[in-house]
Amino acid sequence: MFMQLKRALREGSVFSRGSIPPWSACGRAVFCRFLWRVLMFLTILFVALQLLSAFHQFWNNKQTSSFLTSDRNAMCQPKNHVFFLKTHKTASSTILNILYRYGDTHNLTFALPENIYQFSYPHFFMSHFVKGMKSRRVTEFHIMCNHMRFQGLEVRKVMPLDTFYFSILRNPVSMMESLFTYYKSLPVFSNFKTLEDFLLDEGRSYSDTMPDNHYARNILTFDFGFNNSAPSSEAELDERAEALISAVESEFHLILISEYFDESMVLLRHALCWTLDDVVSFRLNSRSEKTRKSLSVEMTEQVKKWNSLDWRLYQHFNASFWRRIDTSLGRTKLQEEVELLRDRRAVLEKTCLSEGGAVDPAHVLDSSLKPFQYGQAVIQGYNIRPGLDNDTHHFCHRLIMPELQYTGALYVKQFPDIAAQKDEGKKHPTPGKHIINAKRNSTSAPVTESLNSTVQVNMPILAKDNMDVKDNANSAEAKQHKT
Ligand SMILES: Nc1ncnc2c1ncn2[C@@H]1O[C@H](COP(=O)(O)OS(=O)(=O)O)[C@@H](OP(=O)(O)O)[C@H]1O
Repeated sequence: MFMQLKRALREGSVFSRGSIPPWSACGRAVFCRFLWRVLMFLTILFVALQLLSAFHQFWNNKQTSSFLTSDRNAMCQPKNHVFFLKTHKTASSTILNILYRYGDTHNLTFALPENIYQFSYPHFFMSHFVKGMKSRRVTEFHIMCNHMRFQGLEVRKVMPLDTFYFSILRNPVSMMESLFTYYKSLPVFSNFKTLEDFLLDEGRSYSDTMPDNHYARNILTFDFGFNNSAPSSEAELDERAEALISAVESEFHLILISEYFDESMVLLRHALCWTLDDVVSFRLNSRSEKTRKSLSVEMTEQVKKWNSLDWRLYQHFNASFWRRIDTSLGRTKLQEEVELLRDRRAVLEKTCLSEGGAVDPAHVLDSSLKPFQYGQAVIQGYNIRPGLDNDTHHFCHRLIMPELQYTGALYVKQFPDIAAQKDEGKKHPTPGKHIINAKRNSTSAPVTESLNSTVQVNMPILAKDNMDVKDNANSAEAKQHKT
């Protein structure tokens, strides 16, 4: 029968000439016509199945191995103009590292602070705080991500119109515990042995005029550029929280949640049209378990009340975070990508890290990779596995580089001539010009030790928090910034 059909097909030329249809070979039998149709149907089915299987294979690859390199949605263009409001104690240093690595790899230009680490925080941000802005040395900034007190109007003078604005919030309860440990030496906290003592005092020793009081109350509200003082009534709280939330909603495209860090990274990478590999990271600026304390239910409620504006802000954006997932990716797809991200992190931990995870600063062997230590917090770091090939070593090194070191390295990359001048200046140092004041507790690594050689040579040696008026009352720089 197959022979017959073949023959019939061979005779297709006759058919194409419009004379006798092929099934005429079968003697115009109805049966042959039926067979012809069955064969056509089977052929179409076969082709369709082949196509389906090819698509399935492509999809599987996309979901597993290929995500590491090219899982980007072909329909979107990666965003290269990005603004990140680096809030305090919210996992923002981990995000900074992600942005630094992305910008570094793609040779993008960072809007870096004139004062190295922060945009003269806690002053409101001004565009001239950006290095290269006043002198117009830099014509296009791609990424801005260092600590600042947000002022949209000024940020928009620096960043291009199509910039993607995002930030991150953390539950004010765990955030307050982290803040207290880190900023314990500030006047606002220094009279209290524990956070419980501070909370039980119910603000009797607190005043809105105290220097750096924002570290102790509504710091998220403050960082977003709003008044952090406590509302005097429920009505005032409603009004101020509403104004704050609507301003953040109108200025920012995305607000992430620290408690759902991996979910946040998935959402972020979709919003930016980046790959999952672009947002993989190790946890940075993390305290060792030794300095962590849990709070009682009563104290937890007290923190929410004390930081009522932050609590409202957090509740609102936590809810809108999940609504956004539900209306975009969906929970199943989100979970799939979160798993892929975690798998990738696990692979990198095995590849890059000697101990497979973070270690206390005393155990960080390469002093140039020690994270900056402050207050009572013991901030952990990492050791790179020995024996890696050059490229892998370089990749791992960037993944674990603490904020100060990486910022310094970017300075050198972006302003090599200024760095060279500073380098020259260092050969003939002016006494007292650079303040080194990092050794504040027994686990602290001196900044001279904790910055790598390039950074040490090429930039003023300033601890992160010396730049930040917040914590170092004795630092000359701090005093300078306060005035
Ligand atoms: N990936 C990830 N997921 C969840 N939490 C994380 C992550 N990375 C860092 N962290 C925690 O964030 C805290 C440090 O925050 P910051 O880097 O914003 O601090 S800083 O203001 O820049 O000093 C610090 O919190 P504490 O350890 O409670 O102090 C870090 O542990």
